[in-house]
Amino acid sequence: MEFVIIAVAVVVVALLVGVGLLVGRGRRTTRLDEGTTAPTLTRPRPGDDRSTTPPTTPPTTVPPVGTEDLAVPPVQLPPAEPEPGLTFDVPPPSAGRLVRLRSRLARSQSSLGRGLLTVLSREKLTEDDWEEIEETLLAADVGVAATTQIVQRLRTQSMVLATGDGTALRELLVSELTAVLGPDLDRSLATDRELDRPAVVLVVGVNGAGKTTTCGKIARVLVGDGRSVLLGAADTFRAAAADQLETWGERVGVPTVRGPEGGDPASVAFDAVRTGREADVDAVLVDTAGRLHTKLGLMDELGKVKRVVEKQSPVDEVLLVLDATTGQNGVVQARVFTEAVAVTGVVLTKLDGTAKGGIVVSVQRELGIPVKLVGLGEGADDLAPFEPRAFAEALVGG
Ligand SMILES: Nc1nc2c(ncn2[C@@H]2O[C@H](COP(=O)(O)OP(=O)(O)OP(=O)(O)O)[C@@H](O)[C@H]2O)c(=O)[nH]1
Repeated sequence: MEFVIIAVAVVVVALLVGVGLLVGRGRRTTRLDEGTTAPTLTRPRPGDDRSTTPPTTPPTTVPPVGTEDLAVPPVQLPPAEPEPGLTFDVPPPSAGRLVRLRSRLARSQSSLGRGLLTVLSREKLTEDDWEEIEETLLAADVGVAATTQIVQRLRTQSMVLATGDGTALRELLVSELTAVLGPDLDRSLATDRELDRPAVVLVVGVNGAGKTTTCGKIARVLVGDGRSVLLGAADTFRAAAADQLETWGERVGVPTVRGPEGGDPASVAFDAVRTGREADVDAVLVDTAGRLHTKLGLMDELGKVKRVVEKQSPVDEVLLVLDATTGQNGVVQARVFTEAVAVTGVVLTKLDGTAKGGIVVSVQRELGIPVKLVGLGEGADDLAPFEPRAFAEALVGG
């Protein structure tokens, strides 16, 4: 009898120590950025070539998807401290980024904003001038319905205004553009931790849209805002994609859960969310493989990734990453993705590389899904929360 009691006591103590270690490890990972005063990271490490060197943290091996099989072995989180001689990046806060990055919209600004202002400031606007305004808006991918609305309102307002004054016309244009950008839409990112679990964000889109980059940039935004993050590399098609994501994470001390190349993406996503729960992080960001919206099998697979994750946690945000340079095709993609996984927000990337900034308007109007973030460059912090008024001002310039 005595022996049994001792054995039970030993098991209980071992369990408590185990749980303590896990929680402690999680807590440490949640505050990786704390106390870092050095401004930038000294990465890559000397001699580190990611294409040939395996990641410092051994990849997490994930069992084949077994949605039923919830008892997968615990995942090892990477060390909480940067390696000797390294410091983590300290990303700037996200607030006000759109204003700081406004010059990146130069191409849209010169073709859309300046084009419209030039015509509007003509002394007496003729029918040809109004047609020119209409064409400018359509060429910038604003879409037919929004173009009609803007032109009608500009006609009325400019008559009321009856002035060639540049400042007044600029203000008129900014407010009409803001109006079609949906200033009242809720653009908050659901990345706040719930009482008992992390926020879960799924990032989806076609190949090359900028999903992995966006995941990395969002992780930086969250770390910059003082949150703890875990990344899930559910793009198992390309090992390079998981490496890329891991590198983004490493720069700000965020761990990545990954699986074997060619493994089941749903399994990796599931494992990432489970690890995030165990480690008490604020948010888990899951990157998925690029897929053509026309490939039914791949769209089904995406639906499965979401369903499997939902076995253990609601998915709070499904972000569709759209490449702004693909124009109206983005709207078609968005429709199909929304049917597969109920998209809650759009990230419009590569707005720095297009003159068609008006795509923001058509995506939102045709889908009723808010653009929440915009990508304005390849730099690590070139992702900005979307703000209609600041965007309209950046387009008009001046
Ligand atoms: N100029 C610019 N380039 C961007 C932006 N966002 C992403 N990119 C670039 O787009 C390219 C593709 O980005 P990825 O993040 O690898 O795209 P992905 O969607 O994960 O690609 P797949 O995994 O192949 O589907 C990279 O060269 C990025 O640097 C942006 O806002 N502006």
